[in-house]
Amino acid sequence: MKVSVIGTTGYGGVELLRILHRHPVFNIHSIHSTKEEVPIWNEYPHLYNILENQIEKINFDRISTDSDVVFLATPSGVSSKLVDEFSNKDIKVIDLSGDLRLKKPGEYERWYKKESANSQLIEEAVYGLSEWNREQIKRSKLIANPGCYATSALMGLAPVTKARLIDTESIIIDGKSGTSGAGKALSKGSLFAEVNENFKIYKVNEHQHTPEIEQQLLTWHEGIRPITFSTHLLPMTRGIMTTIYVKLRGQYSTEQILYLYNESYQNASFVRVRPEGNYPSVKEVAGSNYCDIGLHVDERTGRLTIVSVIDNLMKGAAGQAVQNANIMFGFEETLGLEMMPLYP
Ligand SMILES: NC(=O)C1=CN([C@@H]2O[C@H](COP(=O)(O)OP(=O)(O)OC[C@H]3O[C@@H](n4cnc5c(N)ncnc54)[C@H](OP(=O)(O)O)[C@@H]3O)[C@@H](O)[C@H]2O)C=CC1
Ligand SMILES: CC(=O)N[C@@H](CCC(=O)OP(=O)(O)O)C(=O)O
Repeated sequence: MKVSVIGTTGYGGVELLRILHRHPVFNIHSIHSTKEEVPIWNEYPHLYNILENQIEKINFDRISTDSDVVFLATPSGVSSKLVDEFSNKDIKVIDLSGDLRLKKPGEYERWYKKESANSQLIEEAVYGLSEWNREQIKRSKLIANPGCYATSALMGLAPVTKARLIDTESIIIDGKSGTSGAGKALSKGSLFAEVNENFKIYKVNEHQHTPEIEQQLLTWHEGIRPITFSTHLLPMTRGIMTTIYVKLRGQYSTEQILYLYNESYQNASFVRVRPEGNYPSVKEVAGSNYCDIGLHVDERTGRLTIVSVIDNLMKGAAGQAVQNANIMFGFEETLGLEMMPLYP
């Protein structure tokens, strides 16, 4: 089965190549960027003697005639234009950007401060939170792959939200990310001297994943009220840790909530719910598609603390995108994604 990747010179794109190179069914047919047509190892020397592919200019007709699926690892505002070009063609599209995620008119403009994609495409796009949307993903031709922070937060919140065990006004989400989450494009905030031995909060109360998280929570529980969501930049390359605080409606023990999480994720190969007293760290999922969750009920305050960790480039981007492609084509969801975390 043939695959094309647009945005190959970026971090999400090159992570797709790392996965697809070892995928048993998908073959990297063509890779694209707006840059010059050179072998991929010119851009990424670590691929020397591994991948022979040449970076090509984007040719929509050729990609859709030759390939079965195209991944768009392109910035928001760019993806929507590319999706438009593929919209009447016979090819499945998985977009890693935020362009097709927000359904409510006006939300994208408000949070991304850019012109929104065509409303018909937004309507058609299925939100690719793999574990919670498998049936819709299976029937879809167009996937809006979730944001990295949103994935981590939603995986952590889903079971207690769906079971309606939480006070709907009490959700606080505290996200921390490595710098690869910001992509490869040069920016002052990602410079070594800015990030090293530092820890910063950013986009306070205006992070673009806020409406994405709320939108999905509302599909699980219509009473959910606006969330508080903070994002921080950590001096590391990969990984997201999201710590979530919610007030419980009623008295539950850690053991009872863990039982609910284990039941909810019993068919989810990539979710590892940790036993009582054990909490995941970002390194324990690095380079893998796992989302690891630990939790504890504070019986003194009635609050539940949930810790959810992912690799932002894997479960937060390229890994989940390939998981969705597997689901769309009816393959085992884990195909090509069974790599162990890289440790230490
Ligand atoms: N990094 C992460 O952890 C995550 C990223 N995402 C999303 O995935 C997408 C890719 O992110 P990331 O890889 O980090 O970003 P990068 O900045 O690292 O890469 C972006 C890529 O897009 C390409 N590109 C830029 N402009 C255009 C254009 N006009 N036409 C075609 N291609 C273009 C660039 O290629 P070139 O300049 O060579 O043309 C580059 O390869 C973004 O939408 C991001 O928000 C989602 C979840 C997590
Ligand atoms: C560390 C860092 O800067 N992370 C990015 C992650 C968001 C992203 O990847 O963009 P989408 O909206 O397309 O999902 C950020 O906080 O904006």
